[in-house]
Amino acid sequence: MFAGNLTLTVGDFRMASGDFRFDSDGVTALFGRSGSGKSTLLRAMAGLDRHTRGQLRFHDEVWQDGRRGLPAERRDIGMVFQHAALLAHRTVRGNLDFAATRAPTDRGAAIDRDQIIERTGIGPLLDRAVGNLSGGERQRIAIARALVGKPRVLMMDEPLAALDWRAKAELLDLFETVIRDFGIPTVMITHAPAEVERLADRVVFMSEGRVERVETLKEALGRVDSPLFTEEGPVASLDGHVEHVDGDPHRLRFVTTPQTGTGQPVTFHLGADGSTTEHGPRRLRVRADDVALARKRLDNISMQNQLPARIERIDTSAPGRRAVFLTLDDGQRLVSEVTDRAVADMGLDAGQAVIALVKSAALAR
Ligand SMILES: Nc1ncnc2c1ncn2[C@@H]1O[C@H](COP(=O)(O)OP(=O)(O)OP(=O)(O)O)[C@@H](O)[C@H]1O
Repeated sequence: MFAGNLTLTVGDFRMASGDFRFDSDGVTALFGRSGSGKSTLLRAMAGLDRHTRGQLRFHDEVWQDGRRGLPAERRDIGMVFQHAALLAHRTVRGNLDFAATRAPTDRGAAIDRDQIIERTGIGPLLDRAVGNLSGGERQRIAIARALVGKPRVLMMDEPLAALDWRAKAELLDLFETVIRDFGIPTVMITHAPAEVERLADRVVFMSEGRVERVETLKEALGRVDSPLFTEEGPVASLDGHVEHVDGDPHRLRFVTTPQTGTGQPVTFHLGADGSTTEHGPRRLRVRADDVALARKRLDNISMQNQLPARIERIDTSAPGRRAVFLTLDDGQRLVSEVTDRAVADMGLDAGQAVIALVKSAALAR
């Protein structure tokens, strides 16, 4: 649990968070426009700026009380920034060694170093000099280095922002598994809704230097005016796991994890063209644009996924457009965006049973 109320002035900018409180387990995304104060809040929480004032507690520990801040090194935070500042005169291994010497001996996550190297995929890089590594490789090392330091919390400031799309997709997959498997509470700044939807358990929305609201991901994806929807429109995120169909490496299916006591898993057929090829727990994001609706099952159409659903509610998402929030059998939510006209022509209404039609390729994005 993080709870506090912090202020920090840098240049002309004043961050005054107001009271905030959020669970620290899993992944917390700090989300907001450029200049809304996300980095300033993170620096204040990490104890990286001595001008920080106010209150901050991490569980029962006081990290900030007025002018007095617990020194950053006693907070046991693993920091990852947009550009990894690696020690240039050392190899990758040397960078990890250095981080290990600074790890607290009595606290923090006891993660096996070999396991960190294996999970971050940096084994082949260990003897390389850090000078000529790619951006993606550098970020893998930055994560590994942060973990070797036995952090109690990981704090990441736009760790994917500087990468090309392929490295971004790979690292997003890596974060998803590494953060979950090692179970380290993570606070991550991003302004990419897709990263929030794939990784976050909750979202701290920042605006004009203050914490505007804190929502679970489910709440943040459940309102049509969500700031997460400004770029691509409404999106749903579904928890489940990926399997190959009968061992066929080119055909995948995603089986959801029921979120309610009575729910039944829901199976999606995945296109084989996406980045998602590994088995295991996954979160998929499904854009409302990629979900069509029918009142009953259809034959002879190319869309592979026809999922029984119930209409939870229908909201206006944009002029002439409606977001239809759906509940699947597993209790999780999907959202479809359709025109006003479609709602009227099909007679759609809350409580109705419908079939959600989802393109297979759509699931891999
Ligand atoms: N050291 C500094 N000196 C002067 N102004 C600063 C300093 N650091 C940040 N600022 C200003 O404070 C404001 C908030 O910056 P901050 O980096 O916290 O925002 P952000 O939400 O993280 O933005 P972005 O997404 O662009 O990184 C910005 O207007 C920025 O220019």
